[in-house]
Amino acid sequence: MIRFEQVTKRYPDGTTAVDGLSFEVSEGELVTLVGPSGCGKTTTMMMVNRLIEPTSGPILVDGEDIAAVDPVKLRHRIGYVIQQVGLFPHRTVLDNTATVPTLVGWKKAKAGARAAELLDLVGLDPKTFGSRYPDQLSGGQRQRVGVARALAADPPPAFGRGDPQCC
Ligand SMILES: Nc1ncnc2c1ncn2[C@@H]1O[C@H](COP(=O)(O)OP(=O)(O)OP(=O)(O)O)[C@@H](O)[C@H]1O
Repeated sequence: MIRFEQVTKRYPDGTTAVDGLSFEVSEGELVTLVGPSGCGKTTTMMMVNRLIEPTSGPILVDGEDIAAVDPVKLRHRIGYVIQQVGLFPHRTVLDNTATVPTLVGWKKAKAGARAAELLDLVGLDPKTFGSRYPDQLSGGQRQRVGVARALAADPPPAFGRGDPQCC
């Protein structure tokens, strides 16, 4: 049995990913966690085997508060499949998106402006997300950065070769 009691997770930058979540899953029960991108599903799952620690609220597995259980022993009992992505982990979201245009010779400012446009297009406000690193995003948000980066590889004619302000 897995039980969340008013569990909250706040990341160091102040983002509240999970806010007072309570639920219970019985042994043998099959449960799907559904919700929009960035609503806290992965954070919730990662807290179950202590890959992420909650800010408050106990999580019980078979009646035992997992805060008191050795993480390695806990992970022998609970499996977790990680979402994979191909972003550069040491570069910000904006830099990840601007990488391709920069590589083909765009001026940094122009590449950054285009990257910001594309982030906006995929629903990630560049002011909020541009300076974050991939490990500060949800899986779906990382996928969207991947889409923005892919779009950046094929600049529209207005920004392409022949544009005097381009390179
Ligand atoms: N390390 C972090 N620092 C700051 N904010 C973070 C961090 N990790 C995740 N977040 C934010 O916490 C929120 C919840 O993220 P989470 O990964 O749990 O969402 P999700 O529901 O799994 O999303 P998706 O369906 O897109 O994978 C998002 O707004 C995300 O940007």
